[in-house]
Amino acid sequence: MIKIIKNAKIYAPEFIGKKDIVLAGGKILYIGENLSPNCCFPIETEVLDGQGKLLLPGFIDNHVHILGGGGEGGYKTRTPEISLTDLTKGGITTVVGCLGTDGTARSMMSLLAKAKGLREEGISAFIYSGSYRVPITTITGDIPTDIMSIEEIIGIGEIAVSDHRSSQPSLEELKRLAADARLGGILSGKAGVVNLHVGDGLRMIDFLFEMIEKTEIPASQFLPTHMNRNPYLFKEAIRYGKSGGYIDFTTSSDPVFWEEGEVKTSKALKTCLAEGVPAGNITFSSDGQGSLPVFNEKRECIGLGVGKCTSLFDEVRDAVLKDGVPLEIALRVITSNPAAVLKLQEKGHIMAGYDADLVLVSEDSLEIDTVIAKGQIMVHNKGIKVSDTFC
Ligand SMILES: CC(C)C[C@H](NC(=O)C[C@H](N)C(=O)O)C(=O)O
Ligand SMILES: [Zn+2]
Ligand SMILES: [Zn+2]
Repeated sequence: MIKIIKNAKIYAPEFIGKKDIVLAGGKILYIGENLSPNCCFPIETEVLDGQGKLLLPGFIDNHVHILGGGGEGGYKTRTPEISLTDLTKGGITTVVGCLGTDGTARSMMSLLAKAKGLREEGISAFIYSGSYRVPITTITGDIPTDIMSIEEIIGIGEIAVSDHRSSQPSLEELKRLAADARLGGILSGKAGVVNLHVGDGLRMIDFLFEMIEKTEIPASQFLPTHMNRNPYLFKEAIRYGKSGGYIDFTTSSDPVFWEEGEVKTSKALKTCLAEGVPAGNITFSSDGQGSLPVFNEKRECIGLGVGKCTSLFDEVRDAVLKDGVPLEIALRVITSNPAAVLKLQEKGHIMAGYDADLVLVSEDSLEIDTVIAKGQIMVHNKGIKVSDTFC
C-alpha cells in the first residue's frame, strides 16, 4: 500500500513549502508537487488531505519511563507502565525508555521487553542501560557489551547526580561509566550517550565541566536532563550549552514546581536562544510516566505526580504560539536535535529515504490531527486508530 499526503505545508523541520509526499514500505519515498492521486497506479494508494495542515517529522522523546517509575513515597507511589496511545496521541513515534529511582524492583529485562512490545505495536523504541544507581545495572553484565549486542540499547541512563536519591557517585566512577558508554558507542556506531538525571543538589553539573576539562571524553557524550528544574541549574544549563554541551529540558510539570522556581520549558527554550545557546544543543523530553515527587525540607516525599508524554509537544506549541519561537526552530528540540544527539539513523527529518514518521497538525492551533509511524497510521483526525488493538 502506498500513501500520499497532499498539499501539506512541510516543516522538515526547516520549512520546505507546500508539497506532496509519497510513503511506501515504512519510508518516505518521494517529496514532490502536484502529484496525481494515482501516480503509483496500479499499486493501491491511500490519499490523505493535508490542506490547511502542517506536516512535521514524528516526535522523538529521549527520556520516558515506559515501564513506569516512581516509588519514592513507598510502594503505593509506583507509577504505571506506558500504553502506546500515551505516546502516539502526543505525536511521539520514537521513544527512549529508562529506569529511574527504582532500578531494583524494575529490571533491565522488563524494560527491554517493553521496548520490544512498543516496536511490535508499530513505533520505534530504544532504551538506556541502567537506572539512577551506580554501579549501573546492565543486561549482559558489561556496558560496552550491552550497547554492542542489544539493538535497542543506545546508551546508559538516567544516571543520578546532585540528588539525595543518587548513589553519590565519585568523579572517577562517572568517568569510567562515560568511558564505557563511549567505547560501546564507537564500536557499534551508536551514540553511547550518558543520560544524566540532574537533581536539585548544589553541586549541579560541576563534575561535568571538570570531566570535559580533565579527560578526553567529549561533551557530546552527555545528555543532562531536568536542566530547567530550578533557576540556579537553569543558569548553569545556559553556561554549559554555550560552552558546547547538550542540555535537555523536562516538559512534564506540576504547578507546585513553578512555585519552587522551575523554568517552564517553553520559556527555557526562548531564554536559551536569546542568551546565545546554539539551537542544535537543546532538546526536550517528557519524563513520561516518571514520578514528579515533592519532598519537604526533611527530604520526605509529601506528594507525587506522574509525567505525561503529551507535555512534550504541548511545550513546543507554547514556545511557538505563546513565546514567539519560530516553529522551524522550536521543532528541532524534539526531532532533528535528539536524532543527532542519539545518532538515530533516518529519523528526525522529512527527507526521502527517512522513516515515514510524521505528524499532521492544524495550521493555526498546532493541534495534532494525524500521527504516522513507519508509514502506519496511529492517530487519524484526532481519533485513536490501530494503536488500541491487541491482535
Ligand atoms: C524533574 C522532576 C520534576 C521529576 C524527576 N523525575 C525523575 O527523575 C523520575 C522519577 N524519579 C522516577 O524514577 O520515576 C525527579 O524525580 O527529580
Ligand atoms: Zn530524572
Ligand atoms: Zn526520568
